Amino acid sequence: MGHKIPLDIVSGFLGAGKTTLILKMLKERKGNEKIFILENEYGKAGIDGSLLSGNKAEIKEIYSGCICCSLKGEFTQVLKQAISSIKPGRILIEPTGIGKLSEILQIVQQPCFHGTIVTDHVITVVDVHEVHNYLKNFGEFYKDQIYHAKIIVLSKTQEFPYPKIQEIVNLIREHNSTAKIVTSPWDQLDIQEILQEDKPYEKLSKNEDVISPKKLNYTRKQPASSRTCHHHSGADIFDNVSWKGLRVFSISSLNAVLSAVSTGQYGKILRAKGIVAGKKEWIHFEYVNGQWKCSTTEPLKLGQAVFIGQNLLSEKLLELVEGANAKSC
Ligand SMILES: Nc1nc2c(ncn2[C@@H]2O[C@H](COP(=O)(O)OP(=O)(O)OP(=O)(O)O)[C@@H](O)[C@H]2O)c(=O)[nH]1
Repeated sequence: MGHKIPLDIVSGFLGAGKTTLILKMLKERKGNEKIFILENEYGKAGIDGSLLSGNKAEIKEIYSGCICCSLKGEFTQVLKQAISSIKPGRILIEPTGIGKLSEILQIVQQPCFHGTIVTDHVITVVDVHEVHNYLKNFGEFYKDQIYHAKIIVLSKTQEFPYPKIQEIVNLIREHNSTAKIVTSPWDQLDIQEILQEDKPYEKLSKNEDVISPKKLNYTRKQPASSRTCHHHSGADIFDNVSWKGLRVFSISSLNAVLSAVSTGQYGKILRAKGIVAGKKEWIHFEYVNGQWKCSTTEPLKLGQAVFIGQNLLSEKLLELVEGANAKSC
């Protein structure tokens, strides 16, 4: 690789598990190279940046709809600046879930980066529970993310029956016949096993989870949407509502908010996440398609949350999060 900086991309749809995988990569990495992480968040809350901080990495967040044409300039500038001022040993990009992987690849492979960056791992995280749903409803983004990946890591396979995983692998193979597909639960896997690309068609030792594309007779067709950029971004299709405030939540008041959100009366909310003040400790919540979990976390100066979906009723949603008597900024 000479003196070029290796660059990894961890893409994947909303709530797939990108940040979780990046945290694993940071924790289990060997060596002490300086890492620069570029986070592209949809919505104004920098939740992922907060979660990733404290891992000896420099983090920069770009808030936007997605890394699309309009953002190309800002993204390029941020990368150039990081290369010259931080001089990282490795760069890691987490695009927004509603971005196209092809667009990120176009940006990092521009001639201006030929001398400084080399693309290393191109990963897409795929939530096994949502493959059918997202292929059907958000195919334009979803297929692009799958098609351009070199490594596809299935997430949330822990309680998923093996035949169903196999079915999902076959479905993915229709859109990418060559990527390595990792199906073992992450907690049982060493990160090096996930990142190792040298033998893409070999069965992983712990699971029969890589299918040889030769056995399947698929032609690898490039999705029409990925050939050119149509200036059509996820931001046109999805809405987001961001909240910042000082409301103090109890676990039950937070559950009440998320439960109300899951009914659909505030719009179709696919993803929400936040770090909010709790009665004793701060609470971090993660909501993906009607399911959520909460844990305690480090305090922030201000609570923040973001809701992503379609046809969101912003004002009603903000009222719900603020609560009747809560103060917020
Ligand atoms: N059980 C299980 N949960 C997972 C796994 N991976 C991620 N999660 C959970 O899924 C939720 C979303 O994970 P994130 O890592 O924040 O997903 P993301 O892709 O970064 O999401 P965005 O912020 O929408 O881009 C969190 O609650 C994670 O703990 C997995 O392999 N198994």
